[in-house]
Amino acid sequence: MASSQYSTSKTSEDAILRVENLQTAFFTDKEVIRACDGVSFDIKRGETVGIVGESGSGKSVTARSIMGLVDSPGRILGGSIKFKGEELTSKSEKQYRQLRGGDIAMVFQDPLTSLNPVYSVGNQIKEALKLHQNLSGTEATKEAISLLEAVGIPDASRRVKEYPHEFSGGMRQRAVIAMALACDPELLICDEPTTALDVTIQAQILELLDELQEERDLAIMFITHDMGVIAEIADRVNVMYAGEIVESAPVVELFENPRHPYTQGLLRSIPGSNPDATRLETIEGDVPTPNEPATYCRFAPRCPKAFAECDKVHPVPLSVNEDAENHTSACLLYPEDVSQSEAVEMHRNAETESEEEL
Ligand SMILES: Nc1ncnc2c1ncn2[C@@H]1O[C@H](COP(=O)(O)OP(=O)(O)OP(=O)(O)O)[C@@H](O)[C@H]1O
Ligand code: NI
Repeated sequence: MASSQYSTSKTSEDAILRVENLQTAFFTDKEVIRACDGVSFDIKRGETVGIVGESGSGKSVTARSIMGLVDSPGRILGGSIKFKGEELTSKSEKQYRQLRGGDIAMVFQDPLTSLNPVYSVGNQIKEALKLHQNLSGTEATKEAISLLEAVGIPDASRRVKEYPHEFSGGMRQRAVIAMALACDPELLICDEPTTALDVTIQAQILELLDELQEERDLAIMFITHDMGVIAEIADRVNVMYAGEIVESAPVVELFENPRHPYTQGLLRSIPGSNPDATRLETIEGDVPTPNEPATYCRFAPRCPKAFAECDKVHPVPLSVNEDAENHTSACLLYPEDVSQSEAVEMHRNAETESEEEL
């Protein structure tokens, strides 16, 4: 069967980051946790790629794998991470340090993890400017002030001398973004940067990221469990479940026509998405911890559409139909334009082919 027209080996030339079949696992005393289990996606210059999924689905581990920040007992078992064509997984810690906070910068949920309480905000930005742009003295001070202004911190020339505890939560996160920009990165990885902030401040930070992206042609990877935030910020969305990307599509397409039953469930659980519902609809059950390579669909136990084969065949990301260039779903119901048994066969074959490659 010609399954190639549905296959998903993406070949976009302009990808700044390309993650292929990433496998990251934690070897604890009790069990092996396959936190990232065959994750593949691209990010292009100037593009915001959202990664969404429930707690424990592997979003942060994906980000930390890219940043070279997977600590023991974790390890990257396989796959490839290429940044501007260069393989990252084989880099030494020293090379990684150069990259982090240089070409790739990261913003975390809690700004205090990135800010040192004993140094003024300005000094921390200046340190980054010295390391990555070779600026010092009054030149660096001027640039630090202009970065604080760029991220919308009022009265920047005064605040540059203040300490992190003198900033509000929203202002702190802006300062962290200014610090990230001091490295003049090409890729910014944001892991739930607005989760701890109230809704108004959150909206302002999202807007700020949008502006900065436009000005600097930044590629952004944005992690959140909030579908509303994804709708605001992402150009393209990858939905993660139990260590795998189960659906990937441009944002409008994902919201208008979600195909994977998990994505459909996530969208139904947005407050206000279903005005007739008297209570918040959520998907029942929890994300399972992936301990073994999947030989079946990990979502099947919670899936309202599961059928017998879902327990026997591992679905891989395939185009949802022949015309869908940019929309994949790892679900045996797809491609939707072939018979169900053909679709199951395509997933079975794709899985065997990828095993042969290994
Ligand atoms: N240091 C670690 N040691 C052991 N297991 C870990 C470690 N870090 C992450 N994990 C496991 O890896 C899996 C994925 O975790 P991850 O933090 O990527 O989830 P997430 O999608 O970012 O969730 P959240 O929305 O809660 O941040 C989880 O089962 C988690 O328990
Ligand atoms: Ni996380």
